[in-house]
Amino acid sequence: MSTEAAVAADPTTTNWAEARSRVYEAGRSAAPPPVELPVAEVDGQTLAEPLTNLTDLPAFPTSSVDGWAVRGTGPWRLVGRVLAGSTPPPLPEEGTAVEIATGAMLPDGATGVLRVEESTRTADGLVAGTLRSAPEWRAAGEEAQAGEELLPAGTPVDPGVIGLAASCGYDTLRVRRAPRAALIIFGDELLTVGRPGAGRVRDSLGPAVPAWLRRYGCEITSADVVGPVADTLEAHVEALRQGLATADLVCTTGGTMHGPVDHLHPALRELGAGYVVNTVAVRPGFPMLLARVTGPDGRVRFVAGLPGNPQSAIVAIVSLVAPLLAGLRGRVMPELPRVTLAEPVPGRGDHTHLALVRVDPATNTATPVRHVGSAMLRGLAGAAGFAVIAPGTQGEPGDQVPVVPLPLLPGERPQRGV
Ligand SMILES: Nc1nc2c(c(=O)[nH]1)N[C@H]1C(S)=C(S)[C@@H](COP(=O)(O)OP(=O)(O)OC[C@H]3O[C@@H](n4cnc5c(N)ncnc54)[C@H](O)[C@@H]3O)O[C@H]1N2
Ligand code: MOO
Repeated sequence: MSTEAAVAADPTTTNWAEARSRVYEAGRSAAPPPVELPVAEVDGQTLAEPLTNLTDLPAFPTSSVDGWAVRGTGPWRLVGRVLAGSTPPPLPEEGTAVEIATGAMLPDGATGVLRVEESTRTADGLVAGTLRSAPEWRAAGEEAQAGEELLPAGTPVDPGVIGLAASCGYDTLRVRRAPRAALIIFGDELLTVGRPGAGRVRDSLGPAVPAWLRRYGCEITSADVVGPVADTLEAHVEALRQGLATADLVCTTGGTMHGPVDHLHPALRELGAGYVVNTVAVRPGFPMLLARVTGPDGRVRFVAGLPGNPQSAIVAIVSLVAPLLAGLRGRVMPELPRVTLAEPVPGRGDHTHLALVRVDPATNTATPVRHVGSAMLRGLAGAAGFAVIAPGTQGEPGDQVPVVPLPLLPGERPQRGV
């Protein structure tokens, strides 16, 4: 890796809101180029360009019922049948009709469609009945006109978007692909199996962080998770170098402080990394950082240093990693919904306090949860997100405050009333 900028010796702590927007901009300016993928393979990616309608939709006038396409007034003489999937000949003259299926193209000259169940046949085989006043066919371009922009660039692709793109006739879409992530666990004291005890704690971040990263749209497999890495500078540098070789984002856990075996900062210096943010005025999670490394190919990669205390690591994910990924994926900065506090939440002086809360969806009220020490995960496992208590303030019942939601899926964490 080439040296981009010297790692500052004296970290300058960044305000939490400023840190979010700075990492988002860093991600946006380093967003990898779009790729073109088959339309069935883009779920979860992001549109790199607007979804523009390729033809009128529907592309031709289409019967919306099974029945008879008729010309003029009845009764009508049958001259054929039109099934979906073909181009019919025109209806030749007044008083003629063709049998037509739902979805079939309306023949030129048709002035109406009569539902089969609202028709009768006369003794001499003519079709009779009364047309409804509302048309029983869909006009070409009724849903969208050719060239119309249906969705803007930056739209997250979900199954609804995939279906719409396919119906427009797209075979492939240009998307911003999911960033590739890697995770490096620092800390010799960590156990990766079995029960904690005798001075050793279980590594809770190795299993949990990749799952959170996937929720934010990263690609990360078990092979991308490395550690615990030995507490030496050489081992740290080597692990980071390997991660950066393939990943757009390498997350590390632990070692963000300056203790005797905290090697993250010296390792970043050795790799020629430049800080985007180095410590954030937020509690918990203060020592979090984001650094940028430019590879020999000119491509920018990021290192997110998540503090070792497990809840603090998740605070760093929601504070730095989530906005960075939104930028890298060409999406808008995630907006923070607002909730009403049901109980007081203390401030943390000149730091932003991210306070774990559960949220009652019926009333949109947030209640702080218990067991929220930075080394604990019990509170987090029952919370919907973090209420944001601004520096120099404290939360009072009734206050409206922003909340940083955890990326939970529908049905997860059913929120009990407060
Ligand atoms: N002198 C000071 N010491 C500390 C300060 C400070 O301001 N001055 N800040 C504290 C804060 S805040 C945090 S957060 C931690 C951050 O420390 P590190 O990022 O250097 O993390 P470690 O020291 O490696 O570990 C801290 C703690 O977390 C446990 N840990 C680490 N990794 C994992 C994991 N994967 N799974 C579960 N638990 C993990 C580790 O055993 C330690 O108990 O520094 C404070 N110190
Ligand atoms: O902020 Mo530390 O992250 O208090 O545990």
